[in-house]
Amino acid sequence: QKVENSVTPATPVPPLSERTGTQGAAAPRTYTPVTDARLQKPEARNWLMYRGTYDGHGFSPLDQVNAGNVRELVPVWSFSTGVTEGHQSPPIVNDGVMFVTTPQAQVIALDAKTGEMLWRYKRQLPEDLTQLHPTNRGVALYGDKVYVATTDCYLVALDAKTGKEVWAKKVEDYQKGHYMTLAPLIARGKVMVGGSGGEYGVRGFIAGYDVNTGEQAWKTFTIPGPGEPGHDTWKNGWETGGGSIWLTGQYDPQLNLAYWGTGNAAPWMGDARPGDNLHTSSVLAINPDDGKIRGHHQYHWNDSWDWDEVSAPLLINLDRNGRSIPTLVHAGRDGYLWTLERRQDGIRFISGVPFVNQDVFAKLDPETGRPTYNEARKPRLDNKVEFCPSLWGGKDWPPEAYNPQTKLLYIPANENLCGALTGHRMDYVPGQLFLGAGLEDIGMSLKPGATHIGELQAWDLTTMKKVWSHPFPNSQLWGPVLTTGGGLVFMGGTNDRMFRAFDAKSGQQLWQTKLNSGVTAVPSTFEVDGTQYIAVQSGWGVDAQRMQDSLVAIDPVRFKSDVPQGGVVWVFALRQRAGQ
Ligand SMILES: O=C(O)c1cc(C(=O)O)c2c(n1)C(=O)C(=O)c1cc(C(=O)O)[nH]c1-2
Repeated sequence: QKVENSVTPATPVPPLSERTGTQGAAAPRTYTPVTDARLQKPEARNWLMYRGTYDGHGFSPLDQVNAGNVRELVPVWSFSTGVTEGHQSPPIVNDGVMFVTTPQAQVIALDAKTGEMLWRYKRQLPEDLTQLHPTNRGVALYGDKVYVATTDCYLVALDAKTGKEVWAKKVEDYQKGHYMTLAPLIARGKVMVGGSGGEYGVRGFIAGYDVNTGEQAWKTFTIPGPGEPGHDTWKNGWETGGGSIWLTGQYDPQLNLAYWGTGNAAPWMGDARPGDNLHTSSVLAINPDDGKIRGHHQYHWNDSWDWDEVSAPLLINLDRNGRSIPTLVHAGRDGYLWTLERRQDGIRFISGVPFVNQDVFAKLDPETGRPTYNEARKPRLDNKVEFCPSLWGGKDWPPEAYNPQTKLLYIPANENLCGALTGHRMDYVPGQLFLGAGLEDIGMSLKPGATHIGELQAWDLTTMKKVWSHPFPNSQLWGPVLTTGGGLVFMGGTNDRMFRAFDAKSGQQLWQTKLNSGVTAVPSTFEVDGTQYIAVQSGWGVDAQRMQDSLVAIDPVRFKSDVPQGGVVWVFALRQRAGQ
């Protein structure tokens, strides 16, 4: 049979303005409203927020897929987002309806069981918008609305059933270098967001909005202004001092406190802005009712390494000397695993131990946890200084997970990658990069004899010992972690496009599958009609790709990889349930 080569006539591409807005059938269907009670009492069948639950564990008790049968996991459906760049949002699922976001803050609603698209919201972004991290980390749900924080710095509420915009509120001015990448956090009738832009010299903030009307209820700067406690830790530069917020906070309903991690100080060189520089590279306890700061802990003072500490700490109750202590646990970009006590009256230091090679902290004050620096490792103006770990840290933003059954914390770490910085004095120009160094002033090197870079680590938080680890000899690791009641740990993040499952107790790799692109998105799990699904987006890009480029420059043979971009939602189930 003769097959004619055929060419489909090109359809004219409509101008951008005609392509934005909400598309899709918006099939009328039931939608279960999200209430405070539902957010506070974890529902195993659903994944209602960024890390699943307010404590940030990244844990689901679902156990249909378990260490005994995970080899039977197969794809059930997949959905191409049609978008490139780094996809990072978890599939957030409410009673069979899934919401994902893509770079440029598109929101896509899908039938979680079949993969049918319900609607897609595309925001028309300004043409002069330049973004260093054009990604988005997901939605928040409340009532019958879906909330997304956009790269042009709006907080948008959509109708969960139709995807129609209900309101859009300007949070900040993108032309001054503000942008948003995080998934909002909702508690006590407030939808809370923070802003990115540390590299542009913004003054970081968290803002709370009325969940119904979108009116701003409060705005709290991470850097205290004149007269506020902590302002005297700045001699100059507080208005442009960074401390941005770009990852979702965690919430403790008992204490009514939300815990947010803050970014590094700007510009990069500490000696350009003498003082501790509160509250950069810190954790803040914020009351969602009024936005007031009720406690803080600064992990490291006067940052000079670009070590944001934006990952919000996990809320874990730990047994210490026969007593259960409410703690905050944070695997820092500074390469230390921090444990703090969360209390009504503030945050108290408990312990800090390195989880990767770290040559900057000479010691920690046993009472306060304040590090003393090895001065030879602290970058300063007009000098090239080398230090470990690199500016991407022992762990960048991909979240760690805690399994209350194994009592282990799983950290997606990068070991053995060191960095160098040469800083320069720089004038602040609104909307322009304010790094205090040029891209040519950033160095990367491997520790001599490095056997691996990426390492999935499991830590026993009672003994503060690493109990197992899975090294990746030829790849960095940018894999957010999911752990389950089935005794499993799921993670992607490597430069071979794999998505993997490990035995949560032993660390043995039990399953892997190669996807269309690399995985840097947060995995989630949920149940519909008696079947447990594991879901994750692929879509390589942003800093995972930049780190890849740096590694290839160091050793093109060892770190060779060709990971194409392109976002796809992947949903897996056990083979025997996949056809149902
Ligand atoms: O200073 C900031 O405001 C800011 C924002 C972001 C972001 O919003 O994604 C990143 C960083 N810094 C950053 O330092 C960093 O390493 C980083 C990696 C990524 C990414 O998406 O892979 N974003 C960001």
